[in-house]
This record gives sequence, C-alpha cells and structure tokens, in this order.
Amino acid sequence: MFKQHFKYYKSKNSAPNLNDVIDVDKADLSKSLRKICLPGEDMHSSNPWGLKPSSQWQVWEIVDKPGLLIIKNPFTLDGQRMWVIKCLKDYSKKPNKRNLDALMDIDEWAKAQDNKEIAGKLCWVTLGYHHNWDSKVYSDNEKGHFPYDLKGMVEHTAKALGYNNFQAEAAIINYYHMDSTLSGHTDHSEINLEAPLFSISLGQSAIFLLGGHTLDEKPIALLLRSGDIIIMSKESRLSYHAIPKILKADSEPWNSDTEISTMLEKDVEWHLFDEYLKSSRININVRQVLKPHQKSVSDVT
Ligand SMILES: O=C(O)CCC(=O)C(=O)O
Ligand SMILES: [Fe+2]
Repeated sequence: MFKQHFKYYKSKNSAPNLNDVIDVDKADLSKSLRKICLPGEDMHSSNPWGLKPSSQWQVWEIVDKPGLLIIKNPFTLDGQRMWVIKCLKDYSKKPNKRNLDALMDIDEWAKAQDNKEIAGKLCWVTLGYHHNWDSKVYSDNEKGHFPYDLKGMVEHTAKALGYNNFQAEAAIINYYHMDSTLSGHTDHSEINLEAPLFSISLGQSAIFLLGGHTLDEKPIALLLRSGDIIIMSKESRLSYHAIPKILKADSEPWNSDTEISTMLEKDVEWHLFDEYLKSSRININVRQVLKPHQKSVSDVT
C-alpha cells in the first residue's frame, strides 16, 4: 500500500493528481483536519527564533492520523531567512557531520556556492547525537554540539504545544533538489520513543506521506510548504513516512513582499541563498534521544 502511493506521487512520467493531498490552505479539505487549541501559555514576547507569537499560530491534527500535527508556517519573513542561512552556512560547517566529508574537504558554503556542483552535493548534516546511517544506533562517542539556537526554537515550539520537557538532542538537516525523494522509513533509533519528533520545512514544497506501523496501511499525503512544522507524536511517532515528490512552491514566503525584511540590507549574500532555494528544499528533523532522567546513551540507571 505505502509503496504504491510512494510510486504514484514520485512518478516522473505523468504529473500526479493532487486532489487527495491534504492542504491546510484549502478550506474544502477541512474534514481531513482538526483544529488544535494550544494548551501552552501564550508566548507574546518577541523571541530570538523568528517565530510569530504562538497566539497567531494555526495548528491542525490530521484526522486520519492521530498524533500527526502541522503548524502552518509560524515564522516571520526574517525568521525563515535566518533558518535558511543557518542551515546552509552555519550548520553545514565542520565539525558537524556532513555527507560532503566523504566527498571533499570544503568548509564554507559561500565558497562552495561559487561552484554550483559542490553546493548541489550537500545532502545531509547531522547535529548533536549523530544519526548513524548504517547502524542506526546513537552513541555517546558519536556526539557533537547541538546548536543553542535550534535547541531554543524547537523547545519553545514544543512548550507551546504542551511538551514542556522536550529536549532537542539530535537533528538531521536534509537538503533536497527538485528531483530528490526520501523513501519510506520509520525513525525508531531514539531511546525515548514517547517524545515527539519535530520537522521543519524550508524552501520548495513537498508531498509528505504518512502511513501506519506497517507498510500495509494506506498513507495520507500532506502538502508541506516553506515554514511549516510537522510534529510526529503519539500513534504517529513510529509510523512509516516518506517524501515522494518536491513541488515548485506556489508562493515564496522567504521573499514575501507584504513583510519588510530587516535582513535585506544587512545580509548582502541573501541572493546566494535565494538562488539556491529556487530549486531546493531544506528539512530540519529534530529528535529527543534520551529518556527524561538519562544523562547519556550508556546511562541505564
Ligand atoms: O524531509 C522531510 O520532511 C522528512 C525527513 C525525514 O523523515 C527524516 O529525516 O527522517
Ligand atoms: Fe523520518
């Protein structure tokens, strides 16, 4: 079931029909979505993470997939730009682990940008407890610094949803091009499988499939736009999911002309990032690894 749907949406020969794709911007699909009222206290105060006050967020649960939540782009224009720049320029530097390490020694995204071929080869970066792509096991010896800013933004978002004790301890940044896909998988390496998983989309749009605990269950398809945050919690935390297709964005909230960016003058390099985003999507996938009182992976007390 899951694989058929993946193949259908991935198909390059014929453009897939998007009628069944849940889109939070389409009122007629509202029966697929249930509005969530935030249990956390309203976070009015301005924050350093480029997020609008949580009283302005629109949060939905997918009716057929309890525990799968989507926050429709809660970022300001500058907030989106800030996270794009962090993902491309800061987090892609050593000593963070990157797929580029196996390919070349290059360390500056801006330098790599002079050479489009190199910039295009950046596929993933891991932060904090590094995801081990082979063993899929986290280890205390394979742990880097988890950026304070990303930790702050995700834990702030978690609190707004009522997850007061969420700890951001591991992240994968995925860099997609228009023909990239991510096949069906579950994320089950974390010791703490009760903690939700936070996933932030930037740049071009994507079709996200979420099925059940086996590949036999029919997946739902959800359209993810730049700025959207999905949360995989409860029954959906261990469900199969995939990205079968990257779609051209119907708008560019990272270039909104209704909001004035204060970064425009400051960041003369923005055009480099803007150029990259024209044909790319970035996903920040954040997990808690440890149980509440655990100090390390090896702490079994
Ligand atoms: O790109 C996405 O939205 C999903 C990424 C994902 O599932 C993962 O990194 O485990
Ligand atoms: Fe995943």
